[in-house]
Amino acid sequence: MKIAVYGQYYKDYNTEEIIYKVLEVLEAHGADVVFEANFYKLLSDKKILTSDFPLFTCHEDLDVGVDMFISVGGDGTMLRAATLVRNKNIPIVGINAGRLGFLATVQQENIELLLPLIFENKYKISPRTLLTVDYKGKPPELIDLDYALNEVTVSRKDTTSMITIDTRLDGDHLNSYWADGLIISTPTGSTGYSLSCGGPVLMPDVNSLVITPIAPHNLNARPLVIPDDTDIELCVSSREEQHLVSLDSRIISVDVETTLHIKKANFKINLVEFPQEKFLDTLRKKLLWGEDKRN
Ligand SMILES: NC(=O)c1ccc[n+]([C@@H]2O[C@H](COP(=O)([O-])OP(=O)(O)OC[C@H]3O[C@@H](n4cnc5c(N)ncnc54)[C@H](O)[C@@H]3O)[C@@H](O)[C@H]2O)c1
Ligand SMILES: Nc1ncnc2c1ncn2[C@@H]1O[C@H](COP(=O)(O)OP(=O)(O)OP(=O)(O)O)[C@@H](O)[C@H]1O
Repeated sequence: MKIAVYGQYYKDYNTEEIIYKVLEVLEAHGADVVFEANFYKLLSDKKILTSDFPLFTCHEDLDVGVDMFISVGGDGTMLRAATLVRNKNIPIVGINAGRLGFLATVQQENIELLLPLIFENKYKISPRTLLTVDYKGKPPELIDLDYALNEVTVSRKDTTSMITIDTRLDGDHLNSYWADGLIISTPTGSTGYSLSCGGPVLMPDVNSLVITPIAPHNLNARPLVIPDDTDIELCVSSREEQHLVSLDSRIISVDVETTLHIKKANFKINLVEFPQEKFLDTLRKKLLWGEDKRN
């Protein structure tokens, strides 16, 4: 089995221990390991790798028969891992070196327990919907990375004034939101930004999206769950000349009055789900649903 290992940071307090544990499991099962080049450099500079490994730098480099992709970090690192894997269908395992780690479900203390399960086929694939954005004049850097695992957001730029977001679903007018912004969230993203703005939690495999306004001054406006094959059109008007569009952690400026087309991508990201760390366990543990002492 060929396994790619990726991370963004080196932290003195835990990265070395995590990498040792991961490599110990992978080597014990005879896996071929390839490292993402920048992460490899971070680890090599700290002299924690004792041998050389083949490297990859980009999406195309994963064509060498990679079977599994390990992301070492928090949710932000998982979101970046998705931009490397894209449509390659390579399952992603998240090892949580960060804080919340909602998507990175393997805790550091469970590496030796859970990681061997990928060699015994004792895991499930959780396919995750992504969103794409299209508009006239889209910059080249976005053409290559124009999808989001969590959400696409439009928001105000350089102004404290609210923006108006004219929203159409399959060509029909839904609403003109007067708000700080609007979130179009996937089921995966429903536990991220959308949740903070009052959106509902969606199970990862439902065929729906959520439209959640950010601080709307139309007080009746509520998060709306829509089918995930809807063609969503947004057009922002503002006192400023531009507004922001974000796809997960990436952000760009777009001219106001640009019509944005947002829809489901034609591929999914496959997250590995272990029987011990199912979505409902993560909900209870990481969003603290199980913390009420009366339960
Ligand atoms: N007010 C908010 O809640 C808010 C604001 C901006 C962005 N975000 C989220 O942050 C994401 C980008 O991550 P980042 O690391 O660049 O930003 P960041 O450093 O601000 O971290 C955002 C937090 O959101 C959590 N998170 C991310 N995706 C999640 C998910 N699917 N389910 C549950 N929690 C999740 C992360 O664990 C982290 O604690 C965005 O896609 C968005 O969902 C949230
Ligand atoms: N490879 C790593 N080794 C050690 N610590 C890491 C590593 N990657 C991330 N971290 C820690 O986690 C923090 C957050 O990482 P990341 O940006 O991936 O996640 P995040 O989106 O902030 O989500 P989370 O709340 O899950 O940490 C980093 O600032 C760092 O402290």
